[in-house]
Amino acid sequence: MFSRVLLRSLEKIFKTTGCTKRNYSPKISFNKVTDSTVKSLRDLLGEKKVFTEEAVREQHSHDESYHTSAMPDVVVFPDSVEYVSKVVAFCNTNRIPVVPYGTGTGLEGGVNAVQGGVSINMKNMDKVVEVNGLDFDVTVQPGITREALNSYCRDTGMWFPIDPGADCSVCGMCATSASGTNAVKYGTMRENVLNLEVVLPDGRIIHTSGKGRRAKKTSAGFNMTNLFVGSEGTLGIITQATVKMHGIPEKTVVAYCHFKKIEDAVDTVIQIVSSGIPVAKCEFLDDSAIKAFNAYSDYHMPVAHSLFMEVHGPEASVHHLFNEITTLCISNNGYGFTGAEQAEDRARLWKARHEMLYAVNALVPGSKSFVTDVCVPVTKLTEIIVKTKQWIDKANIIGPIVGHVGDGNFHVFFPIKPGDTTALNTVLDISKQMVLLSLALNGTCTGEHGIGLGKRKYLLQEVGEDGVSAMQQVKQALDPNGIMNPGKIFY
Ligand SMILES: Cc1cc2c(cc1C)N(C[C@H](O)[C@H](O)[C@H](O)COP(=O)(O)OP(=O)(O)OC[C@H]1O[C@@H](n3cnc4c(N)ncnc43)[C@H](O)[C@@H]1O)c1[nH]c(=O)[nH]c(=O)c1N2
Ligand SMILES: CC(C)CC(=O)C(=O)O
Ligand SMILES: [Mn+2]
Repeated sequence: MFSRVLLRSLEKIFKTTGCTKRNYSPKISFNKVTDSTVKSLRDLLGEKKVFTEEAVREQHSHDESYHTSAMPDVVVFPDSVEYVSKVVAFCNTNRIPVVPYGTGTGLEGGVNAVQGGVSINMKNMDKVVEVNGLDFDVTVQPGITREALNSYCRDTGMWFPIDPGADCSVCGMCATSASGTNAVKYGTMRENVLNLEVVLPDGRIIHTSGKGRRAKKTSAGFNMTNLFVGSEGTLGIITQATVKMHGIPEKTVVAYCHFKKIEDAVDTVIQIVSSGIPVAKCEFLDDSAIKAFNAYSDYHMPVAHSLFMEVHGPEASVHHLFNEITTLCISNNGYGFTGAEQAEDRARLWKARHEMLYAVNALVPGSKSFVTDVCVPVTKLTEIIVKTKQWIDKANIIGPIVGHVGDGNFHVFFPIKPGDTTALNTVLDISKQMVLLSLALNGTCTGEHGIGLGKRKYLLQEVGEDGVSAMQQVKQALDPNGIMNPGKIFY
């Protein structure tokens, strides 16, 4: 039920934005990008930073997801926050959509320019601004990739552990609240960002924790940093991030193990996590995923449900943790327990894991995978994974299951050939059932890929009408003209 006050404020928003209670989307009409717009952008940025060529616009029309491409009218490559600010302020005055672009590896259509407009590619802003080794933090420009950051910092003994498989931009990761295989120990972007520089839709430049601040904790006002983490380019452009770094572990060991029954594999994870064993990575691959993994990366593992795990720490504690994990796997009927300490063996295994998208696509030549991304409290994992496997089997469709199960997060990869609407409809139906079950188990419709285009229909169910309307009020307050990445998160 709406409170009277909230209802009044909602009515006010609906009136000023043209939304209805059921459709929160402001009915905004944008201005077209004309030759004169392009000339103004060239006057602001210089000739060589503004592109209207079809090939460039096409490259910025999509990410790695299944969503339909949508080209921006123009793509710009600023090299300073001042330029970003000028472009955004210009677009705001002229009611032109702005779509931030990191490296385009997102999985929910975040960079697709569904209303056209200006795509702002951050790749020319890719410097490390400041390294504070003793404090374990760094400040970077938006376009630096996570691998480039880690190469830069290797000699300092620090690393940035958040590792979505792709080599994406650090501020793209902020924008989607990315995570990946190390989140079970190190957290997601939400726990690892200390400060952000953001260009607001009217061109103002703010620092979410205050300029230059990098304290590990603060109680100073609203958590503006985490308002922008996960905002998917809808509230402003992140032009700098100060992130936490971590010490490179003294010792790292990986282990994998196989199971005949899914329940045994997932129950093992629940026991590992609930007994407080600090695993750094805890990944599940079902039998179908292992088949793709073996074929693509030249492994010869038994085609069985498997856990890939990694532990970090001082030598003695790593061996102790390794023994505890072995015992739990074996007590749950795990077999073929194998450990590896050599850096190249570990790197090969995780590279192959990160390439699962391409491994699954290779199972069906010419296909592109539709991927799902739900996350539940870890104790609910067995129920949802077992059910998901049943739905996939019943539909008689290829759908390898892979997950960051230590966090309760997992994906299904459905390779679909272009134009196969029957398969797409089946997959959409399974994806919907997964989301509904995840929500029923107190989980979320997206653990790490974001709402983008594909999950908009589920946001209302996840956070409720009041929750969405509060988000919409924040959006309205910061971006009253709705120029920032229109059509994303909200309808
Ligand atoms: C093979 C593979 C494997 C994975 C993944 C992808 C691929 C291809 N991902 C997804 C992806 O890597 C992740 O979403 C990244 O955070 C996207 O970063 P990009 O720089 O590519 O952002 P991209 O350019 O795709 O943009 C993503 C969104 O952020 C916005 N944005 C980008 N830069 C911005 C900025 N500076 N300011 C404001 N908004 C900005 C965009 O507008 C868009 O809405 C993933 N993810 C994950 O969490 N866990 C995983 O395990 C994986 N695994
Ligand atoms: C679902 C995938 C395409 C990407 C991902 O998140 C993963 O491999 O963990
Ligand atoms: Mn993932």
